[in-house]
Amino acid sequence: MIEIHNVSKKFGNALSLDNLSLTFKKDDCIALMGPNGAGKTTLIRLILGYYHPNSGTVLVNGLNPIQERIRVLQNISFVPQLPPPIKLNLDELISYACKSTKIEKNAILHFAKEMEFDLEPNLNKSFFKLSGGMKQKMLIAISLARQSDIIIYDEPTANLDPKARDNFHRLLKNETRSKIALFVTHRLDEMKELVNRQIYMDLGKVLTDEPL
Ligand SMILES: Nc1ncnc2c1ncn2[C@@H]1O[C@H](COP(=O)(O)OP(=O)(O)OP(=O)(O)O)[C@@H](O)[C@H]1O
Repeated sequence: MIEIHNVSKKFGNALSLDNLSLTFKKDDCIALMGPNGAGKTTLIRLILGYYHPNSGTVLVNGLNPIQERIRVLQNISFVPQLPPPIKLNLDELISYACKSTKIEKNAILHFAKEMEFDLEPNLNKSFFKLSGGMKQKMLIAISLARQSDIIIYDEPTANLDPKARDNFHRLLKNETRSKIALFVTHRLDEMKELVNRQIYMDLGKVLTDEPL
């Protein structure tokens, strides 16, 4: 469970989250929406323990994500809006992911195949030299292989072509059962089949929070 109670977050004098409260429970599959600057990424970063709230509390499975960062992140598969500038080649990246998160290489290969990402010819290629869509497919494959209780994807299909988006939605339909899945998206039409809750934020507040 993710519990956000009366959380405010300021950068300088600008309020990015304004006394926001939300609870996410197992089987919640959420489309988190809102205009640029609404506070969606700030909310995610508080859940991941990147930021201290100015007031209020954030708990992930009862743990404070700042004080218990390692334990909290063990349960979260996160794919960011912009892929990080990883210098490793894909073979090294897979080995690193397997060692650091105790997942099987075969699980990553399986999900890469499901995303129709042909890993074999790219194993010696640096991650940062992949196309935007290939990077996203690779990060999605690793994140699904981890089988975490919580999946958080920030605009996961932004760089995917229509076929890859279909694959993503088909895969995620199976992979979000009995989990918390939070998707930041500007494309609710695409996500409608997948999500069961829609939250709309603006100016650091929740404007609507509805089942779908
Ligand atoms: N590290 C930071 N330093 C200063 N201001 C920040 C920082 N991170 C976010 N902000 C500000 O907080 C507000 C909310 O930003 P945030 O990135 O959370 O919005 P968002 O809803 O994710 O937007 P987008 O859809 O464009 O990704 C914005 O006004 C932004 O400028």
